[in-house]
Amino acid sequence: MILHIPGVLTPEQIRQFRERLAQADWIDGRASVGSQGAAVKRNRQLAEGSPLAVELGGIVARALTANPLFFAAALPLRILPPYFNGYAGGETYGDHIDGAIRVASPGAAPLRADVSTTVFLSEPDEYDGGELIVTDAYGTHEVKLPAGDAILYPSTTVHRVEPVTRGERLASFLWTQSMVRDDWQRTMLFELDQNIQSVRAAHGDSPATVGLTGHYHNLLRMWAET
Ligand SMILES: O=C(O)CCC(=O)C(=O)O
Ligand SMILES: [Fe+2]
Repeated sequence: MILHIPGVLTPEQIRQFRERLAQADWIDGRASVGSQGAAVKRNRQLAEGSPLAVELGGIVARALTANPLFFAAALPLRILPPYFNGYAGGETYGDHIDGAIRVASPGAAPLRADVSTTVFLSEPDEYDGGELIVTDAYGTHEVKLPAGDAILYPSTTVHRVEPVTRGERLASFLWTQSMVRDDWQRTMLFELDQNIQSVRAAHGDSPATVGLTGHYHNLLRMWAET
């Protein structure tokens, strides 16, 4: 499932992030990838574990965890510390797939990346190019969202960021280990959840609503790892 999540960060949070990121020290984005990614990655990132990345990353992770749409779609077990990246002057990240296993810090337990998320920190009219292109079973999707909005996509997909030819594209991106590792099962649970909410809004907690809610939880019981 590829899902647009509006308003993860408020305009005020975006303003503060932008002020802080304008003064940040950036490093070569190739610091956080393997050799296949490094061959196609040309961008800048905040260093992993730097005080600014930890501070702003905590705000992003808390905002996403509290977002009902993100929670229902990602079913997060653990969220890895968010990263921050910037692309300008033709910078790009070519076709790649995100590594399956990631370690948040030396010695920490390895986590599986099931769900990838980009939170846009620049407005679309501030830069040309920079579309996130995600290819899944249904085709190729081009994503460029307002600042504060997020896109969630399965970590199993091949994706890229087109060269930024004017202005600068700033974003936060992160990986989540889901309680449900399979994208199709997550998608089914998400659609069931959203439909139950519609039925509930229209008919209240009728016996049918209660029965469907039970069915959702029983599927989750069958598929979730905690
Ligand atoms: O900048 C983005 O939107 C995504 C970056 C990305 O795909 C990655 O760092 O693996
Ligand atoms: Fe990626």
